Amino acid sequence: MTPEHIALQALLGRYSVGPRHLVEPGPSDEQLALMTQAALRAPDHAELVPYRFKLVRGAAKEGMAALFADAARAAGKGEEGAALDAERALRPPLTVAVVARIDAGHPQVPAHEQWAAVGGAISNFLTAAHLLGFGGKMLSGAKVRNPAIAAAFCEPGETLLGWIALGTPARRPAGPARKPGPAEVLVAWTGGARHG
Ligand SMILES: Cc1cc2nc3c(=O)[nH]c(=O)nc-3n(C[C@H](O)[C@H](O)[C@H](O)COP(=O)(O)O)c2cc1C
Repeated sequence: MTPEHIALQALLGRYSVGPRHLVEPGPSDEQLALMTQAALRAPDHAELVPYRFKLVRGAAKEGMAALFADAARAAGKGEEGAALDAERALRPPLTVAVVARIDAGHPQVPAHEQWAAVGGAISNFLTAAHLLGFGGKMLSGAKVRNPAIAAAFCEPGETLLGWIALGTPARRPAGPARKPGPAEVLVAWTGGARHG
């Protein structure tokens, strides 16, 4: 197998690993920089880089846990729900909040193209983490719309998309249950023949 085939096989083996199955260590600063470089290689019309990744680790995890717990209480989840949501913040070795900076009035690049760039960046970031031996999962939930949480993570004009939980996978991920095969996704376009 060529190095390209090996890389592709590794990519095809990427599955999300949820926070419950992530243990120490998380990626180092150097590895996080590589993952961010990979994110920056995603297609991005006009190179707007319409996103920022905000690293949550160490003592900052406690702050995020308190915000999550308050949001759970505000959503009527009670103390048990608050503890569960706090645990979601504390458990992964490292969390990266993803915020989008969409310029809705951009003269050249409509908002949907900027969102596509954000998605590509997330995907490359997670794939790079996987290639470095880490596991991760992008998560959102109703709490991204909690005003206190949104204000804590976003500058004016930014939108909180969610969080990428990162760490070392404690077990092999189960893999996808519902993804279609490539033949369902890659289809021949016959519009020209129909209208020709
Ligand atoms: C922006 C975004 C938000 C997501 N939010 C959630 C979420 O809140 N809960 C969840 O279970 N999956 C969420 N997902 C999906 C998972 O990250 C994951 O992609 C999905 O479970 C499929 O697994 P796979 O990556 O192994 O194919 C989200 C994905 C994206 C791109």
